[in-house]
Amino acid sequence: MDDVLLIEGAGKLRGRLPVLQDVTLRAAPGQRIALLGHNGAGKSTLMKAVLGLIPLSNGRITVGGAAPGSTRARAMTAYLPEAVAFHKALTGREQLSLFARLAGEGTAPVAGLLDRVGLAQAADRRIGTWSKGMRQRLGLAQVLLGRPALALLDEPTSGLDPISRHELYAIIDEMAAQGTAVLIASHTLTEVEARTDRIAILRDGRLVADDTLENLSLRAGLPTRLRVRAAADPADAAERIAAETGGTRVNGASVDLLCAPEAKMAELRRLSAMGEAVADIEMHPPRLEDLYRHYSGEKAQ
Ligand SMILES: Nc1ncnc2c1ncn2[C@@H]1O[C@H](COP(=O)(O)OP(=O)(O)OP(=O)(O)O)[C@@H](O)[C@H]1O
Repeated sequence: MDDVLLIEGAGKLRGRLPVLQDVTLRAAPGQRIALLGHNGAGKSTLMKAVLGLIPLSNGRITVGGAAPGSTRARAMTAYLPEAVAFHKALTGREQLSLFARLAGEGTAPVAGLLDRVGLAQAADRRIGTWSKGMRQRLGLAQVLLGRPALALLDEPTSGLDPISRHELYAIIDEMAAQGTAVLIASHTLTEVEARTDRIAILRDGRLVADDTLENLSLRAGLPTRLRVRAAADPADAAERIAAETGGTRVNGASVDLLCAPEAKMAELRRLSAMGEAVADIEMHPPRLEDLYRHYSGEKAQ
């Protein structure tokens, strides 16, 4: 299928400082892509370039084949900024109705959208009285207006409680299922780990990773941690396991082992050959946080 978003060799200079360098990234309909990177890595700059708010110094971006900022591209793109600002004096319903009319949608979908983002009860109160999370939800309702082909979400869950975060990702999943390509800039790795199809990592303006979590994991070759719980009997079981495997004793009765992906099965066979001295084995594959550190070059805390 044709890509909704095509970024090719994008570069941006701020004065003499390159804040984006040779960034190439594609998004197909229905794909959810996490855009990760340290503060100042260039995530917002890239989003602004896709919106046509800032020009690139090099390279090219198209949205559905159209230039960023063009009427066609704007009609296809929705944006949720990190800090959403609305008219405080308007009610939620009035504000969303205004956006709907501006988008040429008419106000028919407004009530349904307010309900969808959990704002039906608050809809007729002034936005000035709303919490940050409620304003964030209204921002999401605005994104849903007009079923965009591309949605750019900048830190969409900042300020949301855990239940609201979960609901927000459920809405993102629905959007993607209906064919919207979604680019999510985030610092919350545990969330995007489970809820996106691809992970793109920017480091100092360069794209240092862009793949599925599985492929990034394979390529990084980071170790899986095996936590081996020793049986209570014999009393020296943990000691024997540690001696046999070269692992580290933890919590008295357990042993931690780090093994490379290619050594994992051999290690499991060796442990099972130790018979009843081994009571249980937990496997902890590398998480996005480990991969993020690997690719972004950041040190462990
Ligand atoms: N208006 C501006 N004028 C000059 N430099 C800017 C401007 N906006 C951003 N920059 C610089 O561009 C670089 C990238 O910033 P950007 O906001 O894109 O990073 P980010 O990855 O979104 O960071 P964060 O996670 O903190 O939001 C930074 O070095 C920043 O200082």
